[in-house]
Amino acid sequence: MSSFHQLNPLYDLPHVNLTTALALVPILVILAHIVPYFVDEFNQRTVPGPFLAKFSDAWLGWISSQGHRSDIVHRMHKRYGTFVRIAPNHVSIADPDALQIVYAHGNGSLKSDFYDAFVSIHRGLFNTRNRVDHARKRKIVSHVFSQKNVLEFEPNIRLYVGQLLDQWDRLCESASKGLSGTEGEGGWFGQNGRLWLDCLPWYNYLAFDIIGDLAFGSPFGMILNAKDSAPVAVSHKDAMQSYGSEGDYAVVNIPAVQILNDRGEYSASMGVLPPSWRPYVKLLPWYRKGGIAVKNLAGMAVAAVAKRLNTPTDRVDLLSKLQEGTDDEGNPMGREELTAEALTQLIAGSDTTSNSSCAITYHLAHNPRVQEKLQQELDEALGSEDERVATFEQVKRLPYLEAVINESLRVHSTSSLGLPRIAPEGGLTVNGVHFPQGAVLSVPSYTIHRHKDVWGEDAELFRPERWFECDHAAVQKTFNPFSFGPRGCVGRNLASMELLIIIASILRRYEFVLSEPDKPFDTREGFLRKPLECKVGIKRRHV
Ligand code: HEM
Repeated sequence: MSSFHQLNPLYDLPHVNLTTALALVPILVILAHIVPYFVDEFNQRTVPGPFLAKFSDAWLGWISSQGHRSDIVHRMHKRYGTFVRIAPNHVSIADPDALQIVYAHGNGSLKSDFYDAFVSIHRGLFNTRNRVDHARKRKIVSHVFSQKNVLEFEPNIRLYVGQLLDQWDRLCESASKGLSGTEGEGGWFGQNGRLWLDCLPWYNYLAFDIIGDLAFGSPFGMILNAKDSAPVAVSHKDAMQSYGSEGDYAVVNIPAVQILNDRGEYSASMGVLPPSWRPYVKLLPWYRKGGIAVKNLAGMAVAAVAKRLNTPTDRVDLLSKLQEGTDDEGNPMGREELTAEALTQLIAGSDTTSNSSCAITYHLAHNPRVQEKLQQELDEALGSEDERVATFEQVKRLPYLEAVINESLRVHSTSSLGLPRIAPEGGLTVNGVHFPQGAVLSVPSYTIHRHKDVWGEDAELFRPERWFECDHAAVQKTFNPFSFGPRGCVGRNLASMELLIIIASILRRYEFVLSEPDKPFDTREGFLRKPLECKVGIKRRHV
């Protein structure tokens, strides 16, 4: 025996041939799924749910990639009850009381590793999981979104709403002459005295121009160009390959709305898979496309923040407020952190607003009675003022407008899925069931927004009047479009102001009908539940 063999302890192990090793693989895989089920570290074995979900994350991974996660989890709750096991370590809880227990301030739960799939460049406020790091960022960012600061952004919002009205007025005029337009303009045409178009792309342009202006320091010009296009920085190497430019990085234009959709679906279906699977899953073609979207979105923020830092300005916007912000030690955000935060705001503040505006328009077009009642309220409140775009002051306290917006956010909550949180030290007890530290729990907004005990027997229907009838305390506790607690939406003040101004200005000026009233409102869900289109017939009102 050679000296090497004498020194190598592995040499004495029994010889395992390749066939035996291959035969062992499925056995090990099965054991890896069955053993945790019986060990039941997180007290979930007795929780009912789909068979595959008890043993593998593949069930949730599969339904997430299919684009209808909230609808399917809702069906599971109807079948199995309040608690449903949707993954080996993830229990979905359809109980409004559980919101307080899982998400409220002071309960100590943290975001799960689902959120790691949303990281690019640097962790931003949304995907920072560490409590101390999050508290530090949140302190800086929440100041930026105080009601006082947000009021300073009103002119920016009104500017782009005005641009949208200009465009729709122009199209109404052209439609009346029997002309038609391009897909980028919502595929419009004129018929029966109306302008017919898909309003979704226009709401996307509006939301991206507003947030582009506020978070990146300049609008993308999507409304004026009627085009989904935004500048993105690509590395010198990539740019040289595809575009032949020079410099540290090059700036090219990309379809940002499309890329944001790809990125949301990619991250939401990647995030439900165990972290150890993710590097391999990334190699699959569908996921590879999502990976490119993540990179491109990051490039948009790199381009915008670099431009701002290279050309100082006295503009007042989210970026300038972020630059001014400091933590407890008086330190401002560094360039990378600033870039990640601007990107977070673009992602969090764009299609959330456009999906919601589109859903509100759909429900109003679908319910002419509600639309008329809202228009009466708007006519009274806005009177005969020449100003086409409503001011926040005029619309901030209109009860029916508020009920319409809230009812739309209830029925079509763009954040519908249960946001996963990890039970802290000591665990959490919901409805008498104890989940130990480390258990992943979530409360799906989609399902609790349809809870009949709170919303009434007709909870599936869009009916704004319920906001004047339902038990106020129960509604307050259950209505969850912005989530709440330490990880609730930091941009809520801005989002609410945007929705009030957009919907009031548009509904006062135009009347809407659906092009196919019997067709359901089609959606696809990644992290957000997004409308796929909303084809409407528009007519100018008297104003
Ligand atoms: C109708 C519009 C909006 C809706 C429905 C909405 C909803 C939400 C929800 C549900 C969350 C919690 C997400 C989670 O825990 O995973 C969230 C977080 C967040 N939102 Fe919004 N949002 C909207 C608009 C905005 C706007 C306009 C901005 C900023 C420009 C914004 C910035 C953020 C940020 C930064 C977070 C992360 C907060 C943290 O983790 O501390 N959102 N939003």
